[in-house]
Amino acid sequence: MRNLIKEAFTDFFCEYETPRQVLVRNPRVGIACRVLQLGVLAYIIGWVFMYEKGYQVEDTAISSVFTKMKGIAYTESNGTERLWDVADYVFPDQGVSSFVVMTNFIMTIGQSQGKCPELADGSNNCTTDADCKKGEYKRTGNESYKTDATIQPFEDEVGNERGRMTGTCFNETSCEILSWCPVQDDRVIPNPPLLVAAENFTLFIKNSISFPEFGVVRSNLVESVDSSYLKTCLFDPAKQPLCPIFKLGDIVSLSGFKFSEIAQVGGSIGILIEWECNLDLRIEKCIPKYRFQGLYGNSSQASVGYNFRTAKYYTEDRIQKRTLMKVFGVYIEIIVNGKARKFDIIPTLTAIGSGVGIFGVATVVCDVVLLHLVPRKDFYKTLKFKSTAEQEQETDSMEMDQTKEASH
Ligand SMILES: Nc1ncnc2c1ncn2[C@@H]1O[C@H](COP(=O)(O)OP(=O)(O)OP(=O)(O)O)[C@@H](O)[C@H]1O
Repeated sequence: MRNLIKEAFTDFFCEYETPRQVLVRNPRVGIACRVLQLGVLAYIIGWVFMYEKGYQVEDTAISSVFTKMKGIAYTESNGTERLWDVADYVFPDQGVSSFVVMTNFIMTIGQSQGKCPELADGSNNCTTDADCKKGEYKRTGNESYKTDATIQPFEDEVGNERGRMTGTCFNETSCEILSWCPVQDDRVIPNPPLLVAAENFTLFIKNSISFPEFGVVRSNLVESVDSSYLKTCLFDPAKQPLCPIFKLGDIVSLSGFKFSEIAQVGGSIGILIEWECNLDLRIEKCIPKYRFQGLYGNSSQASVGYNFRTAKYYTEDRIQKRTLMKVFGVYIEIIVNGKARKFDIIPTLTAIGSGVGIFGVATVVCDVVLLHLVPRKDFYKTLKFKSTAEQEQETDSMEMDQTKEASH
């Protein structure tokens, strides 16, 4: 028993097994094998390490965006001159990452609560009072819907309805409604757009990103963007790609729209700020790239452009009044996409390990060619494999030879 343990112990520590290699001198198999190995090597170095950066770990950015518009527009309508500044044409005005720059509008001044006829636009026709059912409202003027008695008609606006019918047909033309009067007439959208000067408005974007895993914080006001540069620069994809001040006209044209068209009916544009940072390089090389994308606005769509209504309220002679605006504008959405990569030993070792594993594929393929496809496959098989049956026969014959020698 002791001897057995000693023997096993000695075998374990003093012996080493290694697979026997067969050196095959066959040009066809040799070339096929080297080409395969080179292919695998190219995949590991080119794809896994260089393209996919398999030696780095990745982190996604957390970001914040602030915006500020600047620019002045002048309008003259019905003999009234007016100057528009940023507080008038940006909605909302807090400098957030999605906002609207008004480029055109339909203004209805001095509305107050009262009774007045619906817009005689052909969809609200009536000939008798019976056509105007009291307490109902029209969605588009063609179909009538019952209102819930508990809901105030003005708070429950859907579609084009402007008020609650009083039951009177006004001058045999359109139903009388209880509404904000006079009702807004939005049948004609001003063309050319009223704020055509918006093309020269400028947008300042301040974007901060953070990669928490690497403890890195960056801003789009990179090292080369100082306060004097900010006062004069204007974004240009070729000449000034890092300037964070953009002309609205450039944003529209870079996103593939025509300013005169989008300004009249409105539209939507995405500004993409892309950060692709390799933190193994100098931090100054971690810079943003700006891209512009039209989000919709195809004129073949059923609903063209972008608009919304907003009102400013005031009191005149103790009567609450409002100025209603139907605003057409460029809806800007700023989207940030940030990724950073940095060297890490664990993905490096994993990539090397999997590379070595894939290297074995070349040997498997070459073995298949050598043992099954080449003309002398049987010869190579006898070289590569030593069968047990043969061994037993050989051992038997050796033993017989030894017995013969001993008897002589
Ligand atoms: N939309 C914009 N178009 C052009 N320049 C801008 C715009 N917004 C900001 N700037 C300029 O960028 C710089 C930094 O703006 P920031 O808002 O931080 O400072 P500010 O002094 O509060 O700006 P402001 O000039 O609005 O008072 C300033 O020189 C400012 O004039």
